[in-house]
Amino acid sequence: MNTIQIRNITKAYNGVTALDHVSFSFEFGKIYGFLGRNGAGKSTLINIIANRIFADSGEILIDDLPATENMAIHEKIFCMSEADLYDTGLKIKDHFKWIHRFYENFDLEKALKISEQFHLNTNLKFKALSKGYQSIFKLTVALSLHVPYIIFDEPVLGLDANHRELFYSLLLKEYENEERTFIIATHLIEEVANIIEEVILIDKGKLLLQGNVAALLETGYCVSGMAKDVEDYCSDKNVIDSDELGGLKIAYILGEKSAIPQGSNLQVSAMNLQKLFVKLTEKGGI
Ligand SMILES: Nc1ncnc2c1ncn2[C@@H]1O[C@H](COP(=O)(O)OP(=O)(O)OP(=O)(O)O)[C@@H](O)[C@H]1O
Repeated sequence: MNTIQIRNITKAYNGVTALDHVSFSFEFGKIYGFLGRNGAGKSTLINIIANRIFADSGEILIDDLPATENMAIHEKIFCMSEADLYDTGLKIKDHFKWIHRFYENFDLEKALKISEQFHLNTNLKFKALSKGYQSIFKLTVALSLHVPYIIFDEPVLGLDANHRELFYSLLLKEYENEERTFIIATHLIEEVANIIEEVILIDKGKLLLQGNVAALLETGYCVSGMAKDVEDYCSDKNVIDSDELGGLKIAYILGEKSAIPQGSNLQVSAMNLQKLFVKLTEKGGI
């Protein structure tokens, strides 16, 4: 089976449980949002998948083979993480050359093209790059690798809005051109909502939810308009949250859409993924 299977993984640091019997799969050929609040356990799990740290118990299978101490398996997976694993004194163009030498699946031409698109100066040393450009360098490497599983841990850390947009569009282009699995661990839920197909949500070291984004969005909807009209409409609804500005209000409602009263100016729109997850992590379930 072409999957990353996470089986009953548990990990504690000095008695503090970071992952508690977590089991689920990342299937091949999908874009995943790997979501969870600060300290939920995302990076810990990514580091276990990438063989950087070991689980206390449980196992990871990549395409049915155990991931630990199996170098061949790790040619199938690349993990762009926050951890700075690069020689900071080396120029970016030399980093690319080294990576090209070690990973036969690294597309040097593509890396140089993506660098140009981001205006990344490849003559600079890693340490001379701003925080945003260090992220850009790392995501350029990830986007230029032809491996089946690519994991991004906070890929847009420090990137401005234009560069974040560019990253998302490049990722979608890569995905269209070549079937792969992209896993994006991020806090910017609304930004990735239109990109991801599947969601894995972990909370306090446990799997809280796994599901298809379209199906999740179908679990509710938003209604907006004049505050009084929205409140009247919502009187018998399961409202998980609302925002108000001036006399206008938007309510986030769980459940099937019911008809909007005739003649009202209420607007109906799709459920907001972020609101849904905030509620989920507050309550531990819908
Ligand atoms: N090296 C470490 N030593 C001790 N505790 C750690 C270590 N790394 C992580 N933890 C703890 O494990 C838990 C999970 O942390 P982790 O970094 O995996 O979460 P995360 O979901 O990636 O968080 P964030 O979104 O804030 O990056 C937290 O309680 C964290 O404090």
